[in-house]
Amino acid sequence: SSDGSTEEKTLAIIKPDGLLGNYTERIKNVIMDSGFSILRETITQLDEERASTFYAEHSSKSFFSSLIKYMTSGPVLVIVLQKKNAVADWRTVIGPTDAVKAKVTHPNSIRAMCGLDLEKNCVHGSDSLQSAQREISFFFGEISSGELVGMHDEL
Ligand SMILES: Nc1ncnc2c1ncn2[C@@H]1O[C@@H]2COP(=O)(O)O[C@H]2[C@H]1O
Repeated sequence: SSDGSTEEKTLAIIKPDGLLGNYTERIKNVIMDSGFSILRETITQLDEERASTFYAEHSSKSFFSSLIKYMTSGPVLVIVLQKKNAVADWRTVIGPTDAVKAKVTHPNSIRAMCGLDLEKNCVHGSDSLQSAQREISFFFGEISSGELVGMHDEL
């Protein structure tokens, strides 16, 4: 866990509905306005195997097959964010999992802006520092601690 005083990295994903709905620019504006640095980004199309590995912790849930179908329905934009307290702060910025509830309780959150429902919630955020490290290596391998390469892969 974090006391908010050290630099952290976290993984953001703009999910297929977010990318297709042209929310990328608006989401990046929120990222910048909230004080995050973008360390890496890449667009990728997940296949069933990679999506299932990424979401392995949900494999026994009733919504798993639907989640995998959703996350493989189109390309996703995967972003490594850095700032102090990045993991918790990014989850605050994106809002609650259920975008329908987010529109009521967190109207300024990203999921309120572009999410549709409990499943199609537009964006991902790592739920802990440990998850962030696993998820970042899943997409990018190891990133050296001092690295800040900017937006070279931008759409
Ligand atoms: N009860 C649910 N029904 C359908 N999809 C869900 C449910 N709970 C979580 N999800 C989806 O599973 C995803 C797990 O990662 P996220 O929290 O980023 O976003 C979640 C939703 O997209």
